Amino acid sequence: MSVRDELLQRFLDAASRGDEEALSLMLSQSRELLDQRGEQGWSALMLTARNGHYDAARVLLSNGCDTSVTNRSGQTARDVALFWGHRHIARLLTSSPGHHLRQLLPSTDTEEPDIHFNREILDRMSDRRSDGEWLASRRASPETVFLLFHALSPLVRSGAEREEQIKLCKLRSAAVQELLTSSRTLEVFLGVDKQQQQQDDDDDGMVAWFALSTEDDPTQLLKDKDPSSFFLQEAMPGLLRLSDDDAGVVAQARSVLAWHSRYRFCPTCGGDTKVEEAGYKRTCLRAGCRSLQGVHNTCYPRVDPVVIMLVLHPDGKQCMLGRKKIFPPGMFSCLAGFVEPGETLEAAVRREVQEESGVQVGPVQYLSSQAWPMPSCLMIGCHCVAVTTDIKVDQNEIEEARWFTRQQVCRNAALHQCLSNGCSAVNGCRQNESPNS
Ligand SMILES: NC(=O)C1=CN([C@@H]2O[C@H](COP(=O)(O)OP(=O)(O)OC[C@H]3O[C@@H](n4cnc5c(N)ncnc54)[C@H](OP(=O)(O)O)[C@@H]3O)[C@@H](O)[C@H]2O)C=CC1
Ligand SMILES: [Mg+2]
Ligand SMILES: [Mg+2]
Ligand SMILES: [Mg+2]
Ligand SMILES: [Zn+2]
Repeated sequence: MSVRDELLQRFLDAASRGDEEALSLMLSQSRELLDQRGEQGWSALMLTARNGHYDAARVLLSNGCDTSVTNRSGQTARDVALFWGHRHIARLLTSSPGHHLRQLLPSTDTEEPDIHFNREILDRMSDRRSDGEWLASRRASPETVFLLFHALSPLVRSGAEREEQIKLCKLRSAAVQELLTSSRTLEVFLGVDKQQQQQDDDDDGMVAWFALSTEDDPTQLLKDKDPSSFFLQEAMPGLLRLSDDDAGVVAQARSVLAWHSRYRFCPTCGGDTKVEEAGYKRTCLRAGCRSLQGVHNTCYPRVDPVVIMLVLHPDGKQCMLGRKKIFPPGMFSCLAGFVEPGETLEAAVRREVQEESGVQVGPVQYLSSQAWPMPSCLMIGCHCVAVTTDIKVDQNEIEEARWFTRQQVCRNAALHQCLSNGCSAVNGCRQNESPNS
């Protein structure tokens, strides 16, 4: 018997007697033993299934062994387990492909991350959206904050602390009187300052925030207002230069305004619409329109769910990142894609990874989400584990995708940090800091 055959025989014997320790040790030295079959055509998994060794079967599964391998009679390990009455092992092997890889997923016991666009400094107070009298009193209050937008770009000025940082211009009632009465202005009530609300729960003392979107000539507007202010040109990476507090408010305002700019007419009949609920509803003006009866989501601001996923290699030591053609040179990110109608988040993750990289995904786990107001996406962050590892990219969507080790990812993150500290090119810097990088 060759040394190789002898090794395999020892491995299969260990599986037959359910010796987990020996199986783990031998696999750490020679991984290719995992799915090999002996002279009788039986794999180690089949032998654990035959003899009812549940824990030993788990050891093999956690090492990524293939549950679809069959013996000479065409039986899988699951068939063997069922035949010999080991239903608990059959159940273990019934799980979806790669189910055993679940243990590679990180613990979900983590805090909600305080990431860009996610901070909520306002209480949206949706119950006040149809209270005309209260809204009028807030509009007139000298404390009220108005944010001005033109073509979805907020009015900002350079931040005092860091050159690349910008701040939202917070205008007061006196400065926006003309805009408030203009037919070329769209108003959205954003909410009231939460911090201030805690100190003073008197309704009249609440500091309300509104977004005003104007179609007026921006050059003329800027002349009249603070001359150091400007409308932010490019949403990306421009919006990443806002502080976390400002970014959260802009995520809300920009998404709602983007919906108004794209849904001016009734999506059901094409008729004119009127704005209601302080900017949170557009109602069709055509009598008898179907959108006026029952639940019609088209009347309310839309959100597009997008899954964004870190694909873990089944070896637990690498992850997949890809780059789109439009990314700046050297930038790689998690794969992402729109959730399609009638699809779960898990299915969307599996489909998008398969479409973009050709890799098949087993277990999927939700991590956290992020508002992404370009124009109105909800990024749904997931971890998932691949059950195949060969990458074949779809060149239409992705330029390149690769497996990266933990060290490579950490080294690049450190490099980005270093670039952003010493770099005066704001765009490059912020791209390096972006959540995509
Ligand atoms: N790493 C990433 O990729 C990140 C992505 N995002 C955001 O996530 C969003 C989705 O990611 P992306 O990779 O582009 O998505 P997909 O992988 O789903 O590919 C998007 C393309 O598919 C088509 N498409 C299919 N369904 C839709 C739909 N419902 N809405 C819009 N386009 C659709 C469009 O093609 P066509 O243009 O030919 O019509 C679009 O360009 C993007 O808007 C992006 O801003 C945010 C952060 C990181
Ligand atoms: Mg895609
Ligand atoms: Mg994509
Ligand atoms: Mg897609
Ligand atoms: Zn209609």
